[in-house]
Amino acid sequence: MGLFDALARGLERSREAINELFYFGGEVTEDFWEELEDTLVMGDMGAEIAMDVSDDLRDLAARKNLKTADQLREALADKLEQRFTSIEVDPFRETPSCVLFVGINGAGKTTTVGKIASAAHEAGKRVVIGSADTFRAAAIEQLDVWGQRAGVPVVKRDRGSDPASVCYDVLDEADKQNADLVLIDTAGRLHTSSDLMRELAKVVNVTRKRAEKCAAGPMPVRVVLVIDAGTGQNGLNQALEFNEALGLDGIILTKLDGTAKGGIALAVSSKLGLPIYRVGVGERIEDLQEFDAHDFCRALVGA
Ligand SMILES: Nc1nc2c(ncn2[C@@H]2O[C@H](COP(=O)(O)OP(=O)(O)OP(=O)(O)O)[C@@H](O)[C@H]2O)c(=O)[nH]1
Repeated sequence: MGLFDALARGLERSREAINELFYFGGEVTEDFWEELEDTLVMGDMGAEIAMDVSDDLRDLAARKNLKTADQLREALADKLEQRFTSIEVDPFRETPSCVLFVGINGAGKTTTVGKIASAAHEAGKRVVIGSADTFRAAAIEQLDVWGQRAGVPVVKRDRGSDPASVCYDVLDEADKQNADLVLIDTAGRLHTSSDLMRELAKVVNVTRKRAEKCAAGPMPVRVVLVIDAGTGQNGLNQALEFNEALGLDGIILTKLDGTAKGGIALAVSSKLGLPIYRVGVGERIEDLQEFDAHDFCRALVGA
């Protein structure tokens, strides 16, 4: 199964609802517009965006004399696509680059670090993984397993060590190895815990300071929030809080193969003006894909 197929299968629920709406294919009625807005809200897009998109499409339909559901389906995909923030610099392609993965517990940070490390290693990059999750012993072991699978060294310290100083050590090691890509996993934390968010802000600052002093020149540091797409609108709250505390650079959405409805991708990217760097579509090492707003919107509306 291709990656687009995996994504399309994951977004089945949203597509089914939209298919139902477009089913009759004839000229649309007033009911269509009301149901469109409801369907978009149900797809996790959030009420405000759903209303905007629906109004926009209605204006376009009037201007361009689009009357049938089929004509509107393609136009809807376009309208959704336009709302995504595009990637200016891909931190996983840029060299050198350091990325800190943050997010709530179980979002898929460690798995995503493993997947990205593996792809980058296969592409011939010198990759170093760091574990700044010093809270859970199992998390350090889990990252180690991913590092072995990916064939990439993992820098780790004992449970209970200061996560900021671990990041310093990770950069020391990356500097020594002249690494192209440094991936740092952090401990899962609730966006509502101000103490934990402050700790994370320190981790980011220390990492940035050390990265500036790399022997080969300053290494850019990016902070990427990993969100489980199945958390729906709560994902938007997570993004708002993490962004406020840390200043995020972009998003990775995981578990789009599951019961996710997908609209959260649009809500976060559009509301926060953040690009989606990758999407997770399964648990295996190869189940990660680059985010393509065009394909995503077509998978979402079945255009
Ligand atoms: N189906 C599916 N499962 C995923 C995906 N990404 C991660 N998972 C699963 O989600 C669960 C949690 O993933 P982890 O990578 O451990 O999450 P984490 O954010 O590191 O968790 P903490 O260390 O507790 O903060 C694991 O069972 C993963 O296999 C995905 O894209 N699709």
